[in-house]
Amino acid sequence: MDKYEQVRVVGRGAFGVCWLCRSRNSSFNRKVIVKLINIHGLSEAEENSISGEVKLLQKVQHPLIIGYFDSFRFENQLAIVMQYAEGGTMERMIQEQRPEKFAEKTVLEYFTQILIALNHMHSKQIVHRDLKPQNILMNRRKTIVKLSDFGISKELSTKSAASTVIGTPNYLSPEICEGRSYNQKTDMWSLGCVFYELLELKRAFDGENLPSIVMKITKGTMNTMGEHVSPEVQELVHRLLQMNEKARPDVTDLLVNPTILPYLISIHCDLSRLDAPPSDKRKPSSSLSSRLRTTPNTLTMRSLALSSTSSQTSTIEKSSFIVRQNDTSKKIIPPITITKY
Ligand SMILES: Nc1ncnc2c1ncn2[C@@H]1O[C@H](COP(=O)(O)OP(=O)(O)OP(=O)(O)O)[C@@H](O)[C@H]1O
Repeated sequence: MDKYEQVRVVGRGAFGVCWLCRSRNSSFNRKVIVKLINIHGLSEAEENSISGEVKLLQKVQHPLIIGYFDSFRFENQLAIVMQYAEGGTMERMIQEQRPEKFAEKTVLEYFTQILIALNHMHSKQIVHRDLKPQNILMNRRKTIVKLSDFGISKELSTKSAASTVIGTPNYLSPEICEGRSYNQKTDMWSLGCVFYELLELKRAFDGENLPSIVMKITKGTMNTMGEHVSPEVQELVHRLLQMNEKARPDVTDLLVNPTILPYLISIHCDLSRLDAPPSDKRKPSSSLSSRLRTTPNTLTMRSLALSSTSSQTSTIEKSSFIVRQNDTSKKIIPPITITKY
């Protein structure tokens, strides 16, 4: 822990406490989050398994996924060092937005960003297993999402001393409630719950206590959606929240959906600028800057260049569907490729 100066506690979860720290080694005293997890009672094999998850995440570099830098033992605790998301959680952003709903296009921009991040991980056969607004972090301006906790919280929930602590059940899928195994389609259910919550600012499945919430999930009794949500978007939510996981779309099905595709292309264009030569990076295109001027709440990826901490790739992985952008403005933007995996 000598490498980090502890500044303040930013939050507590079921398994530990998150400290905002300054890295003493970096020339900029870079701010990072150090999550300290009590590993009391864990066998060496279990501890190695959790460290293994973190090592796997250290290899993932994506602008929409929290970067993991290091992990080590510190006084009976496992310390996980990760990127600091200054905007806090999506859960808090939703609370602060109430009672005025987000514009549908704002929700679709957030939703598509989450899809792109999930696509990156699912294409590497990594499932999140605990997708919920608390695990979706935001940049300072709340324009960019950063998914965190891939695999880690579930790894902990089965192995750590805190395994009796039950996290929020509202995003659990029917198959998990029924004790069946987890797969990528289970993330899609949780994604449907997050989508609903962004649109309605309340949870899709709610109740007074754990059994009543589980009952609603297993019966598929979700809260209704208001008329402010367009029929196309309502249909997408219903497709994600299908009881039969096989009938749910996967990430690649959604990325080529006509409602989502324009958002995918726009976000991809913004991501592409990260790979542009330095002189171009400093000069946002007029369309982007005018969007920023006229609609301050419009989400763009422009500030990625400022917020990303490492060289990031903008490739939206792989393909059997290949979507090419017909761009007449002579900008060189790599084709978006999406794999059906
Ligand atoms: N990378 C980060 N950047 C900024 N704040 C963070 C970061 N990671 C966690 N936090 C803050 O710390 C809080 C606790 O995070 P933690 O991951 O320990 O638990 P959780 O995800 O809220 O719940 P659970 O323990 O069920 O996974 C979060 O709610 C968030 O406010």
